[in-house]
Amino acid sequence: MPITAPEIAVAAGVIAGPGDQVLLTRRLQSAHQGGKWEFPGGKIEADEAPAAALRRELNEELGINVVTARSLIEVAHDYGDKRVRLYVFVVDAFTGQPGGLEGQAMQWFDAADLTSLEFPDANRPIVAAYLSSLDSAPSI
Ligand SMILES: Nc1nc2c([nH]c(=O)n2[C@H]2C[C@H](O)[C@@H](COP(=O)(O)OP(=O)(O)OP(=O)(O)O)O2)c(=O)[nH]1
Ligand SMILES: [Mg+2]
Repeated sequence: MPITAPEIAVAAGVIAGPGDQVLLTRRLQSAHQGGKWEFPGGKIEADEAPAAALRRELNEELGINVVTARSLIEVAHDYGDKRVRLYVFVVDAFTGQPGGLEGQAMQWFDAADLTSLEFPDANRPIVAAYLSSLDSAPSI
């Protein structure tokens, strides 16, 4: 019988700034999917709601406090060595000055650049969902 690895639940945020910009961090080289860009976030703890995990992770990794977030998409992906389920939110407002508190690189990108950056494979539907949400609700 094939052995299936347990699914890891993850919360991640598409952090939206002015002018359709998005804040990304680069996964540490030593991490799973190391060296790739990511939407900041991390593993959901036992008995923790996805939105609560998002708030905690963005505070731990970037030092920001989420003010408003909306659910964008839920993505399940099997990397072979790991199975993940990403609960992805758009963070429209936050307080604090973001910084890479865990030594990770951090950069604001134009939303239009998202299609050409190197992300983990699970992120393809996330990028598509975010870009189409911009089309349907243009920022003012
Ligand atoms: N944060 C984040 N994780 C992603 C993305 N895409 C993707 O496949 N993942 C995967 C990579 C990892 O296997 C998992 C997230 O784990 P993580 O390393 O961020 O977890 P964490 O912050 O809690 O870190 P740690 O305590 O394990 O060091 O989800 C993404 O855009 N953002
Ligand atoms: Mg993380």
